[in-house]
Amino acid sequence: MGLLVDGQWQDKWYDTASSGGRFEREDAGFRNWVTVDGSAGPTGESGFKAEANRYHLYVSLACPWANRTTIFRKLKGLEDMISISVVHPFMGGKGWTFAEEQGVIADPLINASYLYEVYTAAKSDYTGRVTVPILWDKKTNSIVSNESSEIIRMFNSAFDEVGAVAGDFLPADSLVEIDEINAFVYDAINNGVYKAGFASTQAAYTEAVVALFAALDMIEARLADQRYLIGSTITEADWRLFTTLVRFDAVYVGHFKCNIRRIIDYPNLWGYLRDLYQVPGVRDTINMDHIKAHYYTSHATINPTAIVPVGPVIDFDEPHERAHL
Ligand SMILES: N[C@@H](CCC(=O)N[C@@H](CS)C(=O)NCC(=O)O)C(=O)O
Repeated sequence: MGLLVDGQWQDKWYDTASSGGRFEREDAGFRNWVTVDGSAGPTGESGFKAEANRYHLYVSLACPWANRTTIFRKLKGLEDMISISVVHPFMGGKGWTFAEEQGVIADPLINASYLYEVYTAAKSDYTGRVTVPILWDKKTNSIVSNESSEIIRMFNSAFDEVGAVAGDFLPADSLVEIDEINAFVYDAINNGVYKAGFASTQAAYTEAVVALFAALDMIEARLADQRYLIGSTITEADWRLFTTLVRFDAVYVGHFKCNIRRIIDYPNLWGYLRDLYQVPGVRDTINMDHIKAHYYTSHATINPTAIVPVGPVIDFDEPHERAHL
């Protein structure tokens, strides 16, 4: 675990001392957008036109943020036009690597051994954390974006005219509602598990875990009479919640001490999680071995023995029984 400072790697754990034991997430550094015609998107520079075989995605199969992008790449049929590399699940002193392991896909572009080389290849004096996912442009040899929430919005529609599968997870008439629920889910749940897990004081942990379960309780109630977060169709908001839920019982309950309840203890959330998992293609983006190995071996301050638990047994294929909603 570390970061780049002026293009040099430094091995440092998150600094929570300056924020009362609270984990504070840094903003992503590359914020350009792939667009239909190459014009600039909401942020960043122009010049990134949607074209088949131009872009490459770097992900970790463990990471819930990267998992958003692999789900959209899968559901939008982009696998043949956006190539992919997968890092090793262990994130140690030099950060993410491409060490050989089942499921790892080496970097074909700059032949990097460490993911930070991808950042310095794009910007030799880069300062910031070296995170996945990264969307790389093979034409200009630069990083388009390392912000998952924006990469999935590009995948949702920018490639539609160059052969993506039809389907819109961001219907215009639900956009305001999707943004609202995303903000709530991001703060209390997606990032909430990290705030609980990386807290370094009792007060910071308790604050995060109580807020996390209050939010899960609210979502549980919301899902009692509707199949998805926004009514009866799957939207981006569901995929953003899904990647945290699917890791929850296997990792966040134990490793991050998010253990007031498990997802399987919530009838609606548990059925909803299975419903989303059973959408064709989605299961192919889930690798429980990488998920468990990453969290339990990479955070030495939280799990110094690096022992990966064998359980729990979770049957995501159990019928979800939510189709009537
Ligand atoms: N804002 C980023 C966050 C991505 C992120 O934090 N990824 C984690 C893996 S789950 C990472 O690579 N962390 C490395 C680090 O913080 O040094 C996004 O959503 O794309």
